Parts: sequence; structure tokens; C-alpha cells
Amino acid sequence: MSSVLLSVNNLVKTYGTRKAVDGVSFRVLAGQTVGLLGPNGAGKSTIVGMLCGLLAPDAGDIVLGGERVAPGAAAVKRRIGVVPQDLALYDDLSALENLKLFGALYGLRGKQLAERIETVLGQVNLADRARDKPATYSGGMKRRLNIAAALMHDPQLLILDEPTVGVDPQSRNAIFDTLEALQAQGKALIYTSHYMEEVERLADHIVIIDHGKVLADESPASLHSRLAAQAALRVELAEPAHASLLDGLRAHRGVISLSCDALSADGVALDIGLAQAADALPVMGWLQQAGCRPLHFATARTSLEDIFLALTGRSLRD
Ligand SMILES: Nc1ncnc2c1ncn2[C@@H]1O[C@H](COP(=O)(O)OP(=O)(O)OP(=O)(O)O)[C@@H](O)[C@H]1O
Repeated sequence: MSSVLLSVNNLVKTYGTRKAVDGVSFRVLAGQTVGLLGPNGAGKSTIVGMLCGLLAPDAGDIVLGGERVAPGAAAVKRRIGVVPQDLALYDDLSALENLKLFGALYGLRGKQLAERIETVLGQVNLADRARDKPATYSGGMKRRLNIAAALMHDPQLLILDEPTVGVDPQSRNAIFDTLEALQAQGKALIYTSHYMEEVERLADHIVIIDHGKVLADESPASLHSRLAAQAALRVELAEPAHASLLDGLRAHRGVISLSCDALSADGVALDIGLAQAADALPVMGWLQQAGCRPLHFATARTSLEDIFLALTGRSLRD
């Protein structure tokens, strides 16, 4: 069992009359990746601001590696690397010069500084572009340089606030490759996002935040097990679905939920929630025997989006 690296206890932060963070608690174990998932305005950036000592909480506390986090605390500076939402790079300096500057801020000099620069450039796969200015980089490369800057002092915990916002899919994958390599090296990560598929891919623990409160704090598997339906089957038919067909489907073994929406012309789309993915084949067989000729069908595992909807009654992207 890994040791607790970070412990966040009953954090509260109010702006005027708005409680942006309202009693948030969670823990991060050494080497763990925790996904902080929530819609825009949920309070994620405010939590990150408090974690890195930039904002003082109104109540609650944060303990990092046994030391209490307070604005300006040495423990924070030493153990945490932050990749903020807004890029923090000097456009007039080359990547190398940017990293020298960030390293110097952490007290690195001479050979040690040069070694760290070489290491982090390798970690983010930018060694061949080190002499170029970030102005010539793609959005994704700038993000990776930002990650490199946050890694200069070799922190145990890297906090990334929505690192893929405004980044194209290919660059997003390059960022994931970098983060997965850091996970393999044993770094702990906190990753905020409102993209559930990103959190599902990276996180081994998920904290769902909405309106400043924690709605769920558990493993992805445990979150999934909250939903009765573990898989979804969508079947598009060219013809309308009669009541007897819908009743038969609802009664079919493994069918948890069913909705039927009109497509163009006479066709309909059946969205069928299934207890497990293996129920899809018998249900398709039953539809075939009932005379249905699907135009198209698809199966999917239920996603965090469905879980968020089940927890809040709202979509994550609202
Ligand atoms: N400096 C501030 N002054 C007043 N209200 C603020 C301030 N910063 C954030 N808020 C409010 O606090 C709430 C939480 O904002 P926060 O930025 O932490 O959310 P978020 O989950 O990070 O969202 P986003 O992904 O949009 O950044 C929002 O209602 C926001 O409008």
C-alpha cells in the first residue's frame, strides 16, 4: 500500500458570497494519478490555487508529505510542480533559455542545471527543438515545454490544470505519452479536466467536483459499478418501432433501460442500457428474430459522462 503524499481536508474558499470550494477533501497516494473532474466553474482551478499555495483557504488544510501547505511554504515549492492553465513561457527566449530561467528560480546552477534541462527535455520529447523559441511551437509543444518547466526541480507531485485545452488531438496524444511516461517513473499527478475520456485514460483515482463539492471520490472501476448499466447498445432502424417490440426489448434479459428517438423519415434509434457488454449479442439476435433490419448499430462501455449524469442529473459539458 502506497503512502499518503497529499491530504486535502475540508477546504473552503469563498469569493464574495459565492462558495467556490465548499468542504472539499481527498487524498493523493505516492505515485498515484488523481483526476479532478468537473464542469466549468466547478471549483477545480480554485482547488489547484490552494494546493500550490497561491490562494489561502478560508477553512480547512492541506498536508503535503507531512508538512502543512501555506502560501509560500518551502514544502510546496520543493515537492510540487504546477502546469497552469495559462501558459507561463517567455516567447522571446528559446526553450533552453526558458528552462534555464525556471531552473535558476529553483536554485539550480551549473552542471546540475544542465543535467536537469537535458532530462526534462527528454521527458517531454523536445530535445531536438530546444534552441527554438516557443513562438515557433504548436500549442501542444508549448504545453509540453510548460510541463518541462514544472519538472525542473524534480517534484514528487505534478499538478496539471486542464493541460489539453486548445490543443489538437495529435498534440493531445503527445501530452498523454509524456504523462504516461511520468506515471511509469513513479510521479504522482493531479490532473484537472472537464473531458471525462482524458480522466478515464490517465487517472487511477477520480474525484468528481460540482458546485465546489465532492460528489464522488473513488477508483474508475468503483465509479462504473455505481451504474446498473455497464454497456450501451445503439441500434438504428429504418422503420418505426412498435409498442410490442419495445415491450419485448424491455423484458429481455440484461436490458436495464431503453429509449427510442425518432431519426429522419420513419426511422428510429434505440438506446439500450445493458447490464453487461455480453448482453449485446443476445439482444441483437432477438431483434433479428423480431424482423428488425438495423441500418447501423454500435456498442459502448458506459462512460464517466453517464456517471456524472447519474450523479447530478446534468451533462458534464453543460
Ligand atoms: N477571483 C475570483 N473572483 C470571484 N469569483 C471567482 C474567482 N475565481 C473563480 N471564481 C468563481 O468560483 C467558481 C469556481 O471557479 P473555478 O475557476 O475554480 O472553477 P473551474 O472548475 O476551474 O472552472 P474552469 O474549468 O472554467 O476554470 C466559479 O463560479 C467562478 O466564477
